[in-house]
Amino acid sequence: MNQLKPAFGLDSPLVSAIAPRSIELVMRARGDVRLGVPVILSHQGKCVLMIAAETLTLDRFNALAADQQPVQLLLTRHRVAALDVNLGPNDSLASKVVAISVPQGAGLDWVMSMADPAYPRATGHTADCAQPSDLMHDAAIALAKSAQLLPAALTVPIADARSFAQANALCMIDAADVLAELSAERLQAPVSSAVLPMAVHEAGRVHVFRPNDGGVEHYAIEIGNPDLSKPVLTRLHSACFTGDVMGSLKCDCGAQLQATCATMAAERGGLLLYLSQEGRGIGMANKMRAYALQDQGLDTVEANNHLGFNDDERDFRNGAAILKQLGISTVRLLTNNPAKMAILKAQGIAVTERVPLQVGKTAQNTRYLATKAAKSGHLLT
Ligand SMILES: Nc1nc2c(ncn2[C@@H]2O[C@H](COP(=O)(O)OP(=O)(O)OP(=O)(O)O)[C@@H](O)[C@H]2O)c(=O)[nH]1
Ligand SMILES: [Zn+2]
Repeated sequence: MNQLKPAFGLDSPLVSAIAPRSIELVMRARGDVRLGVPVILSHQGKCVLMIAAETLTLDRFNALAADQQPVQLLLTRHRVAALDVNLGPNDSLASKVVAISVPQGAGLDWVMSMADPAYPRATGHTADCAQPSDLMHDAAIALAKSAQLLPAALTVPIADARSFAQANALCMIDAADVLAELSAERLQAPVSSAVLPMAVHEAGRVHVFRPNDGGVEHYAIEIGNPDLSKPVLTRLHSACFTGDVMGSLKCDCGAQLQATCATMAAERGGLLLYLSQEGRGIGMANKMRAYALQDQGLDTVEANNHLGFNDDERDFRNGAAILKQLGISTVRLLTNNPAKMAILKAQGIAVTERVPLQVGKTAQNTRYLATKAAKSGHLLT
């Protein structure tokens, strides 16, 4: 007769293996932030409830504002500079994240006008810097960015945080863990691989890599038959839906992608890493926000900053990790961007040569290419 085994209990030795690890907890919190579900951040005994600004609903905003606790709006220094507001004596110019007291009587429209340049500026309220920024503020903004939302969030202090989290099924997470995990190098697990004959070359193979943050997969595409015993002609190409797929004339990405494939085919082989870092890492929605600002006269760097982002939010360590997974340690890199070479080298990949990729100039991207050269260090030859 079959003996029924007891169900898992808290004393089971398997529990520690089953419980989510630090990275998994952070990514679960990121999922909630993206959905607009509040998350509780803790640090050294203090706790705040945080919601990304762009996900705020009126009922959640009203609930926060009705509470007697001070509500703070977190913005990046870049966004504050774009708003051109004086935040008073508490503003420590050194902090990258700024905590602003939400003025009494200010509504959701005020919050959104501070967070998102697409909203008309709400007048009638003076914004003051609340206090020097702390780790929880940095973690809140890092989560919002990682969720590919605008880097702006509301926080409110919370007491009995653990009971509150349990009663409301909220994620509660240490701010230091958030910052450590979001800045750590991601593992890239090889998932699947298959032959892909292409127009440029009949010999080809796609390898799919999955980052250990539950994020979007990256692709490594062998074009032709690259000889791995020699420096491999390689490109780290960041996804550009508008350029790569739609043939946008606003950037050079589509032409660079095609030229890459053609050059690799002509040289009998190369490796194209197609990295899921749309919009220099800010995501498609934010890239279109940046394009809308460019329509108003800002350049590509100013537009990113105006939204609160850095010029470039990409992490090229993922490219180096994939190369290592494929056993590639020496490359000839197709790029005009010296930052890509520097990061590969820092990650232990030897770059024997930079192969320039000067293609795709159009009447519409003259300013974009000039800005990349002037402000982002891109080479013109
Ligand atoms: N935020 C933002 N992203 C843009 C804009 N135009 C293009 N992009 C993104 O910029 C990235 C360009 O990627 P790459 O061509 O690989 O990189 P690069 O830094 O130009 O370097 P090389 O092409 O190697 O010289 C892609 O992720 C595009 O989606 C823009 O105006 N704003
Ligand atoms: Zn592009």
